[in-house]
Amino acid sequence: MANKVVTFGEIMMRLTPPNYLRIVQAESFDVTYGGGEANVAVSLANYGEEAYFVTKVPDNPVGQAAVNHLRRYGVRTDYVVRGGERLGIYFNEIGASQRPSLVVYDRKYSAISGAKPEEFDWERILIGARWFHFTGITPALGDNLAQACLDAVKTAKKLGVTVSCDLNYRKKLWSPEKAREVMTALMEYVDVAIGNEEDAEKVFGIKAASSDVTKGVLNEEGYREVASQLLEKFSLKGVAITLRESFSAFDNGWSGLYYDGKEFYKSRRYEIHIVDRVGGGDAFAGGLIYALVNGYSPQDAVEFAAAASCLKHSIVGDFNHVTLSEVKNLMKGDASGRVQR
Ligand SMILES: O=C(O)C(=O)C[C@H](O)[C@H](O)CO
Repeated sequence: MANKVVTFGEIMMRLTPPNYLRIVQAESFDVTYGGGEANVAVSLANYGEEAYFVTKVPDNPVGQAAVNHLRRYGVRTDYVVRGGERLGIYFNEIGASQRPSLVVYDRKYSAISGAKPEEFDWERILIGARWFHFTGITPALGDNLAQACLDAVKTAKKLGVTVSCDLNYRKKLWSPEKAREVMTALMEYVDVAIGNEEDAEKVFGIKAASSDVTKGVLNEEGYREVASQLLEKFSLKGVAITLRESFSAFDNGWSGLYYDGKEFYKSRRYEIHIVDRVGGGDAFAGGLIYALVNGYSPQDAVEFAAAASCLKHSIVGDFNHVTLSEVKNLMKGDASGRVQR
């Protein structure tokens, strides 16, 4: 039976110049939609779960288009609130070679960022849910949204719903000091934290003491230290970290680490060619939630999450348009990329 999983955050219209054009050159944009928590909901819907995305969108065709887009991929939108002024937009210029990708946000005064905490009836939303997920992006949208997140996680705890949080630090939305204050209060209610070493350092000042850095990335020991400090600081049940090794635009390593307070579980390492990296962390989070809610062992959970995330890097747009069997096949070792007939 499908598990009810709820995620909460902002969905934006994503405008991407076609064919690697720069924003200043573009005469048209490809339209997709995305947002950290919406991306996770799509992953879970793709794997067959009853995934609900909670947000607020303007009561106009632009808001409806975002909702329709979620529905198209099987995400439940029953608890989406309508009203407010506008849907946030983000421009994503796809980098190539040594030119990095670029994100320009146009999200101020979006409907969700102006939502009042009392617009979300968490008792109704979370009833019967197995899992609630949010990221550090949602409380960064304003004190009202930080309060809504707090209401949600408190209700989740009351109802026995497992809570995960992807730290997802966004420097364009808030300062590290503000992030630390708000996230510290929320972490008290979190069971599973997801992030990377940059998030842990920026938000909580957590870094590996033996910061032995090879080619600009932590070694595995460093990642373990970050995971265990996070787990201990907030008495978490588990911490998952994505390990990215970007040696160059052409040589990228990708893997995951999960720590349950007793043991470290490391996934296999994938060499990835990046088509679109946006949403890679959300694909990891979606995979991890799917695996844990379905009782996978910690090792299999981190393997599933890493395989899901590896596949996302090959897909244009924020959403991870993969099936359960595609993830399972890669997880079992079929990384040939051969044509499937
Ligand atoms: O950056 C944000 O706030 C977004 O939500 C846009 C992307 O969907 C997100 O960065 C992917 O994790």
